[in-house]
Amino acid sequence: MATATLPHTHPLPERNPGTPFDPGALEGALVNKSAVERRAATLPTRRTVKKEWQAAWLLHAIRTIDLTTLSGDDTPGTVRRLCAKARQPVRPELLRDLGIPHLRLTTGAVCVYHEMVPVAVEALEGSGIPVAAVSTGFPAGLNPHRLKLQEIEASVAAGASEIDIVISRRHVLTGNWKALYQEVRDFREACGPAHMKSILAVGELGTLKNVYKASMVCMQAGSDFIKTSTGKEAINATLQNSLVMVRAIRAFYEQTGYKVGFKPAGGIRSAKQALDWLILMKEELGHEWMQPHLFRIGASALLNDIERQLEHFAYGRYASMQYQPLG
Ligand SMILES: O=C[C@H](O)COP(=O)(O)O
Repeated sequence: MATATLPHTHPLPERNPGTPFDPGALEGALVNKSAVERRAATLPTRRTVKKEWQAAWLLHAIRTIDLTTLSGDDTPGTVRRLCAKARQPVRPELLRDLGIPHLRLTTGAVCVYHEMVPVAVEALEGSGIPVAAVSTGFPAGLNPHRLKLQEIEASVAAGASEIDIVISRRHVLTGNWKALYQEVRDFREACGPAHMKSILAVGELGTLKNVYKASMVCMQAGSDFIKTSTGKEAINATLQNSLVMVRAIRAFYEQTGYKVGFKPAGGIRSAKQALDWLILMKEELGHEWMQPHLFRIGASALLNDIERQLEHFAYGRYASMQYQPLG
């Protein structure tokens, strides 16, 4: 049985510095809703992930999770427990029974509100797991701009190395793309060395065309990642809105040579969904975009189901199948 680790074979790409505001890049935005719907509907039926590879894909999915708690009743205790889970997302006995006792596995990051950043930083010390802070008046993004910048700076000073900002939806809904660019540009400057994930809150943007344009503007303004949702909107990550965003990522890469990451978030709770999004990334953007430096799943409850599915591989109906590393 294979005992190899899941390799990280790609050198980290240069960080997206952003570009000047280019409204011309938005004009050609052709989003054919029914074509998007058709394509998204085919993804869950794909046979790309053969049964014998599924355990490897699920273990890989764990590496891409931004393990999240964003609740009003978060306490240092719940955050410490979450961080312990991020350090050891799968029980050692289960890894042993999968035949990979020495696999070094952690989640991609831990994602919390600002007040919990110091607790998470301390709990994750020495693990190499980054702390991501949601910021800029998450989730509605309606705080004064000046306070949003201060909030980012405070989270970076407290040790967050990733900042998940929310955009002002009104700039999208009123077609004020220049204002959106300037807002996100300011956020990027406030982030400094911390990587910035721009949350579009796609469920509140009205149309898929707006989703595409907002994605482009956020990338022009220097986003390291674009992220679908806060998890608090009525509609969060779907394969349709994700498809539009990853196509924008591809177009931005073709135009500028910069690789921007993608983070679906909100309502992703099953191992099957995690596989659907990994397939989306592989088919639309290729292997590198499945790696944690370019792909994260924001989720509070996904890990439990992945662990349950891994148990099937160790003890249940798939137990005879061999684990193979996802290279
Ligand atoms: O950014 C992450 C989301 O808030 C997580 O949403 P979820 O609780 O539906 O998994």
